[in-house]
Amino acid sequence: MTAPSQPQKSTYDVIVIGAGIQGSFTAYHLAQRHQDTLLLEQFLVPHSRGSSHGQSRIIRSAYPQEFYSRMMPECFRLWQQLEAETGTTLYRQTGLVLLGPPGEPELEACRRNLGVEEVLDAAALSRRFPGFQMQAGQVAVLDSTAGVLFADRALRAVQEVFRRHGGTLRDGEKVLSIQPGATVTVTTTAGVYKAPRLIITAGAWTGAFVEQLGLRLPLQPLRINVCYWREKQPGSAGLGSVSPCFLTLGLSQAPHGIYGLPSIEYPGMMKVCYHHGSPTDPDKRDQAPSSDIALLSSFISSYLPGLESQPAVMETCLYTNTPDEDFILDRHPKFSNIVIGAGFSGHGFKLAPVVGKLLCELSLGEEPSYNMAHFAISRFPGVLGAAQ
Ligand SMILES: Cc1cc2nc3c(=O)[nH]c(=O)nc-3n(C[C@H](O)[C@H](O)[C@H](O)COP(=O)(O)OP(=O)(O)OC[C@H]3O[C@@H](n4cnc5c(N)ncnc54)[C@H](O)[C@@H]3O)c2cc1C
Ligand SMILES: O=C(O)[C@@H]1CCCCN1
Repeated sequence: MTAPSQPQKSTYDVIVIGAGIQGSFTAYHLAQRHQDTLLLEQFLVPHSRGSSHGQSRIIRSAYPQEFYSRMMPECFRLWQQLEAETGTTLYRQTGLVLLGPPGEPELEACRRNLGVEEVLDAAALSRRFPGFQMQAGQVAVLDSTAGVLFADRALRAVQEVFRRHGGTLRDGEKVLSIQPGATVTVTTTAGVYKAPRLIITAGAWTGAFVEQLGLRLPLQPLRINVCYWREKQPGSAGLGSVSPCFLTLGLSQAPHGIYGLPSIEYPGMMKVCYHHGSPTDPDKRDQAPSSDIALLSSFISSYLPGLESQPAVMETCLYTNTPDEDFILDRHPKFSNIVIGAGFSGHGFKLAPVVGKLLCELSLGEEPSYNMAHFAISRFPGVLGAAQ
């Protein structure tokens, strides 16, 4: 049955472009603060074409950079609040093992920021994580606060609360152009909208998208192979659904780090991936060469010998990397009512509750709750090079 047609509303307090976890959390904070908010998404939701899909993401307090570690207590609190608001479980505490050579600078910095004294040797680690074989000359540090966020479920929950607070999510509606000004005009495949404030959280599409606003941001989309590895003998590898996550730091054979999560998506399979991928165009991702399976296979054979040495299932996901792998959270240098959140460099999911809060504060012209120097566009020279 077709509902009687109503004239489509076209004016809002704020428009947010991109309904991944960052745009959705930004819209959530705006709606909770009584801003009439329109969240626009090019694909029908839910979808698996950006960076926020799939069932699992690591959440951890351990960061080498203190400015991320400082945000984590508030992130944990806000994730818990979202669980309470929606009556869903979004987090499973498993702990995270950080692994590397003794004295490795990032490992040491994580240990300092965690306030953990103890490093685990091979014997201590195998009691905690029986399926994992640390190699000679390595140590491990345990972040016991860490665990897994149920990603798809989390995205749905944020969008549900956004709508409950009166927010509008229009999906299947791609933004084609932006006309800056005191009132910003946004033209999509289905309509024209106006608002005094705009926030762009377009994931891997952001770099190309903001060129129309005279900005050339150093954002590199990467195609990531998400690999699932099957146990050789069911139940034998000590890799149940509550075994810890892990992340390597400073291993010469895997300079960007290898990470793993317990069996969640596929029973009897562990997710183990390389924290890097092939440069790609998000609309042509399957043309990018598939890399790093050999590197992962060799790692699995040594460190996780209970797993088969070829992935049983492979999916894809996108990173959007900045040169320093820190986020971009800032106002457009020329149009201060346009805010950009991008470059989450493969580690933004856990931080989305605070990222959303910061983008909301920037957009409303408030003093941000955290020091924003690390996220400023001005750290990259020459970004105002394009048109305009
Ligand atoms: C394999 C993998 C593993 C990861 N592991 C972790 C982890 O363990 N822990 C962690 O914290 N983080 C992790 N991350 C990173 C995290 O998932 C991302 O940082 C986060 O999902 C980025 O969200 P986003 O909203 O910026 O991007 P997206 O989810 O891609 O959202 C952007 C949205 O904008 C939409 N869009 C783009 N252009 C337009 C347009 N013109 N009009 C309308 N809509 C548009 C897109 O369709 C998309 O839905 C991982 C990422 C990947 C890929
Ligand atoms: O953000 C994280 O915690 C993980 C670390 C490993 C790579 C993927 N992202």
